[in-house]
Amino acid sequence: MRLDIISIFPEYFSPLDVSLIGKARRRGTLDVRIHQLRDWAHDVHKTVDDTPYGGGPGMVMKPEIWGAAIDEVTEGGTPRMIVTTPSGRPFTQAMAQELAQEPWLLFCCGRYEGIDSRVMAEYGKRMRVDEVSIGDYVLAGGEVAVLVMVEAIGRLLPGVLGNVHSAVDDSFAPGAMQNLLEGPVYTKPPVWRGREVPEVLLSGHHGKVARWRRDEALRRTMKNRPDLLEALDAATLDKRDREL
Ligand SMILES: Nc1cc(-c2ccc3ccn(Cc4ccccc4)c3c2)n[nH]1
Repeated sequence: MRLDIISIFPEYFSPLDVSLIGKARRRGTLDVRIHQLRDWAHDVHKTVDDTPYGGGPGMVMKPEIWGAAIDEVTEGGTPRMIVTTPSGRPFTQAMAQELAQEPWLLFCCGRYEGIDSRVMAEYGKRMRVDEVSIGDYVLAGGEVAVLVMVEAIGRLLPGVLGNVHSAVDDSFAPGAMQNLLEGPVYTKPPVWRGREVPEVLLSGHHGKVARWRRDEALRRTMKNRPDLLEALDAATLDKRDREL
């Protein structure tokens, strides 16, 4: 997979040199290219923003600069374009799974009050353009949202996660635990500051362990995300019980 990221703060993406994503880049699984938007601004101040038409606070990112950058970065191809924004479609595990199938993604990181809307309209003519939100809170720009998306997508790519089961068993991945939150996890020592590991986990009885984990996931989901359970009806829960 090729990932292009355009931003006025390319240094935000140095975390993509470490851990799983960094290894995938060095292995060639991921081809990540970071671009400084100001390289396409040719005035002496490298201006990328201007005042909003219609008035209002803040500044808006100029369409010409974005147009020059996107034209050059996408020369000869048509990636899927993602623009992060507070007013976008919610980013979900399902969207991460879908995006992980794409051969080429272009992430555009806005700043200020956002990117002139004509940019998304212009490129929507020749490529798929998605405006995506990573949650109902307001960031100062798109970079952190892109980091979140790249990590969620990157870990789904073949060979990126050491233990392939890690992604398959995700809370939001299809299967018996879908739409349930992760339950508690434990490792050695068996007793830590007088606190023991739940006995069932030491039993070696895989069926009992699976059921215990499902029950704990249900308990945590009921406590922290009852909304996820509305999507699960009794029939589905019974069916999953039989799968355990
Ligand atoms: N989930 C999510 C995404 C963002 C986000 C993404 C890109 C940008 C570019 C500029 N801003 C600042 C901004 C503040 C208010 C209104 C509009 C834009 C951004 C915020 N915030 N929260």
